[in-house]
Amino acid sequence: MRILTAGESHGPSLTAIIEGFPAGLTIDEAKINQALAMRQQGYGRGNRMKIESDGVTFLSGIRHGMTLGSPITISIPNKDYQNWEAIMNPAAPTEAIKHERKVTRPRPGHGDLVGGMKYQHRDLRNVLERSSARETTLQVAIGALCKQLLEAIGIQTESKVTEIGGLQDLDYREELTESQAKHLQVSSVRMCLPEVETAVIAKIDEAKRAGDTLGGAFQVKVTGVPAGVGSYVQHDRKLDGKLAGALMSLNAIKSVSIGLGHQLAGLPGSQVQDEITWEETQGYRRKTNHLGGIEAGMSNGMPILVTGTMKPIPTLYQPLQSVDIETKEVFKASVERSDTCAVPACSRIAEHMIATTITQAILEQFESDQMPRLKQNIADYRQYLQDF
Ligand SMILES: Cc1cc2nc3c(=O)[nH]c(=O)nc-3n(C[C@H](O)[C@H](O)[C@H](O)COP(=O)(O)O)c2cc1C
Ligand SMILES: C=C(O[C@@H]1CC(C(=O)O)=C[C@@H](OP(=O)(O)O)[C@H]1O)C(=O)O
Repeated sequence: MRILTAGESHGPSLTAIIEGFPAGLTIDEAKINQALAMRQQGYGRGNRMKIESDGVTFLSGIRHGMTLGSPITISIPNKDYQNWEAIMNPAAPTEAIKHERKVTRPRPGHGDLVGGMKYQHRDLRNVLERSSARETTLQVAIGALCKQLLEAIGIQTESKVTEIGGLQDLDYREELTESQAKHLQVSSVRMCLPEVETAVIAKIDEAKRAGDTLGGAFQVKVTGVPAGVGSYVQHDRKLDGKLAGALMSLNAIKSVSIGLGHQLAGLPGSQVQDEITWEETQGYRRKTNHLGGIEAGMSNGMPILVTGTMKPIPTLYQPLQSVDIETKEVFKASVERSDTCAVPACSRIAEHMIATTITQAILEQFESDQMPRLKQNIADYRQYLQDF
């Protein structure tokens, strides 16, 4: 399965093409839109999320709600485009934007300066529009499609925020507000403890008051992946490498780990390796799951546990020093709007990117043109593992 995404943050729309998705899966579009609505949630997000209300339009590859096996095109409009049309209209003559002030002041922690150098852009808007995390909307839409395929073959994904701005050991999952839930006709359940929520909100408010931002960490869990997905025989077939690569490509992610991750550095081997058991009903299992369900680049049948760390949002209301690329004058960057904390959104995006990566690995390994064959092959393989 190959994927391409396109679209500028304040351009007319976002587009993705997914090629190699099996035929014969009935798609629940409402579920995809629900995932998109959840990505927009999370305390600490800025005013952009009040403008957008993301929803997919399928332009190809799906007919009467069923995948055809042909390339799937997803389109998501940027509602904010109407406020940016003068600056972002792809068809407008250059005179129309000539009088707009160019972005010449690169923001620390963003791709503005290096992207400008690399592509020879002296208007850094040409960089920031595409390097923005707006693109992750598409990652969630693609992942939500993949999650429906995974569910059909007995694989589930979930995610939770584990840390925000130094508050550790959280089990924090924000859900839809009641009105959004009503709109989408789903139930609204708050899954975190009220005291955890209060502490998180207080921490984010404190950072916002100080003109600062927060990062954090999250964990993605995948259950039901049969043993043997991925391979040890070639570096680029290792499942842990693929998962880490996918998550590291997500904006603001600065570390990815599997299982106990960094904690493993301080533990003796006797407390780390997961001992092997066998039972007639369950087949092979591990007594523990310190290694997060992956050994030698292959799933081992245990839940796959991937943790990611998000850096604090780089744009600060408390200005940071930078240099104007036209005048070379030192200045302190000013901000119009930005998120204070986007860790809950990031956690959901990560879950969807992991779902996409697992789907790709499954489709590489099993017959994948059509759902009935894929389902049968996975079922046969699960039986084979049971009998091994
Ligand atoms: C969901 C999400 C929302 C984000 N929102 C903002 C934001 O409002 N302001 C900002 O400066 N950076 C934001 N970022 C982070 C930047 O996109 C990112 O740090 C930047 O593109 C540089 O990429 P890097 O951090 O991977 O090096 C966000 C990231 C994510 C995942
Ligand atoms: C648009 C989204 O996030 C944006 C990601 C982002 C960045 O620099 O990454 C900066 C902000 O954009 P804006 O300047 O338009 O407010 C966020 O709102 C989104 O998540 O859909």
